[in-house]
Amino acid sequence: MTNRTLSHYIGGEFVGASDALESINPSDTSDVVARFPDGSPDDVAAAVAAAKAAQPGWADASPEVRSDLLEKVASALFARSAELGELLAREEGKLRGEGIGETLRAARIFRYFAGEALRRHGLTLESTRPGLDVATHREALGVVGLITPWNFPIAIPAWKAAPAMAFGNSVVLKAANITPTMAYALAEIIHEAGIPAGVFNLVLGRGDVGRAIVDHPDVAAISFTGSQGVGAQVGVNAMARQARVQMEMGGKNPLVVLNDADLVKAVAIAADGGFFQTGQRCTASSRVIVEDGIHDAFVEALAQRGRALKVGAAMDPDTQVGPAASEAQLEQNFRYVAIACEEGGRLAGGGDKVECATQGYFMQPTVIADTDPDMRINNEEVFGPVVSTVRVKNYDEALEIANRGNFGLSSGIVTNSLKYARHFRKNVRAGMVMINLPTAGVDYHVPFGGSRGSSYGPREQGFAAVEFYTQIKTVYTGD
Ligand SMILES: NC(=O)C1=CN([C@@H]2O[C@H](COP(=O)(O)OP(=O)(O)OC[C@H]3O[C@@H](n4cnc5c(N)ncnc54)[C@H](OP(=O)(O)O)[C@@H]3O)[C@@H](O)[C@H]2O)C=CC1
Ligand SMILES: O=C(O)CCC(=O)C(=O)O
Repeated sequence: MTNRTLSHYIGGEFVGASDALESINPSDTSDVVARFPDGSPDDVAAAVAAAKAAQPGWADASPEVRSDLLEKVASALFARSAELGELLAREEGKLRGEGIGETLRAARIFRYFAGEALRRHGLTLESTRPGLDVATHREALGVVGLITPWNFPIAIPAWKAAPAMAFGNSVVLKAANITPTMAYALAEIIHEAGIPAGVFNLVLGRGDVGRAIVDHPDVAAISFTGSQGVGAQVGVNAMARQARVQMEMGGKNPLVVLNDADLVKAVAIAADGGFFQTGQRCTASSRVIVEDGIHDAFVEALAQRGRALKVGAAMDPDTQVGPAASEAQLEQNFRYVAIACEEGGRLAGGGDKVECATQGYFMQPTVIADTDPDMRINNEEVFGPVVSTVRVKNYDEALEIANRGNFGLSSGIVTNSLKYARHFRKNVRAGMVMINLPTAGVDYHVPFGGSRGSSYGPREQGFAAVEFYTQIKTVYTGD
C-alpha cells in the first residue's frame, strides 16, 4: 500500500515535509500509512503569525464569501467520502463504513456552518433610555488554536474549524500524532477550495506543538478534545494568560437497564454503545448499571453478544469490531481489565487478545461483571471495548450510582417506564441523556458536551458553537 510524506500547512503553503514520525495501520502494523514532521514551537509561531495576518481580512469578508468557501469544502468532502473514509479506516482502525460515515459527517458539518455564517446572531433591543438604540454584535475572537484527538480524526477537526472560520476567526490546528492523515487531507481540501492563505493552518507533531499553541500570546482561544490529564494542563496554561478555553475530556457514561426493559433491545443498546467503534468514543456506554431482576440474564446475554462479534481488520467487510487505534491504547485496555479483576470484578466474557491474519491491536469485547461502583474500572476512562456492570436493587440506587464519579458527559436508560425515563432525564448529572438508545452517537446540529470533569467552557457543535467562537459587543446609538 502507498504511503505519503506529509507536511505542515502554514500561510497557504505546504511546508516542512519530513519523515520524522510515522503513522501505523492498527489493523496491520507492517503498513506505514504516512510519514510526517515533528513540529516545533517555531512552526507554531509561523502558523500563528500567518493566522494573525489573515484574520482581519477574513472577518471583514462578506459572510457570503465565507459561506460559499465552507460550502466548497463540504462539497469536496462529500465527493471524496469513500476514498477518505477508507484512509481513515486504515489509519485509525474504524470500520470502512464508519470511516465513510465520519467523513460524511464532516461534510455535513461544513455545510451546516456554511449556513451559520449567514444567519443573524446579533440582537436589536429597545433601550431602557428613550431615544437610544441598543444592539448586540457578535465578533470573531482572532486566532483560535484547535487541539484534536485521534478517535474522530476528521469529524472533530471539522466541528471545531468550521464554526471558527464561519464566524471570522483564523485557525491553527494540531491533530493527534497517531492520525495526522485526515487533518492533512482537510488542509488540502481547504487549500483547493480557495480559503485565503493563513485562515487555516495545520501544524503536525506531538504534544509540544499543542503546548506551544496553548502558550502563544496571539492565540485568543483554545478548543481541546482529549484526556482529562492533558485537558487539565491545557486549561491552566490557557487561563494563566486569560485565553478563552473550551475542553471536552471524555466520559465514564452510565447506561441504566431496568427490570422492565426488553432484554434483546437492552443488550443491543449496550453492545452498540460499549463495543462498537472498539469502545473508542468519549460517549461509550462503559458502565452498565443493571437492576437485580434482569441482571443475570442481561450480563450473560451481553457477554455472549461480545463473544459473537467478529473482531478483525478495519477493511475486512466481515469485521464488526476493529482494532485499538494504537499499541498504547491496547495496553491500556488490558491494564484496566487486570485492575478490575484484581479489585474483585468477574470476567464474564472476553479479556483476551485476538489473533488475526495480520498483526494488529485486536482485543475481544469484554464484560466485567459484579463490579463495585467505586472500583477504578467504574471511575476512569478505558477507551476500549470494555464494559463493566454493576448490580442494583432498584431505580433509585441506579440513579445514585449513575451520578457518582468525576465524569458527566453522556448517560442512558433502557426502560419501558415513562415515569422513570422522565425522572432520569431530569435528575441524571450529565450533559446528554439517551432514552432507549446507546449513550454514544450524536447529531451534529445540536450542542455537545458534559458536566463535571467531562467538559469545561461553552458547549461545542451546532447552534451552540457561536457562543465559543464569537464575543459579544454591545452597541448603543444615540441621536
Ligand atoms: N474525549 C475524547 O474524545 C478522547 C479521550 N481520550 C482519552 O485520552 C486517553 C489518551 O489518549 P491521547 O490521544 O493520548 O489523549 P491526549 O489527551 O494525550 O491527546 C489529545 C490531544 O492533545 C495533544 N496533547 C498532548 N499533550 C499535550 C499538551 N501537553 N498540551 C497540549 N496538547 C497536548 C495530543 O497530541 P499527541 O497526539 O501528539 O500526543 C492530541 O492532539 C485515551 O485513552 C482516552 O481515555 C482520547 C481521545 C479522545
Ligand atoms: O458519540 C458520538 O457520536 C461522538 C463521540 C465523540 O465525540 C468522541 O468520542 O469524541
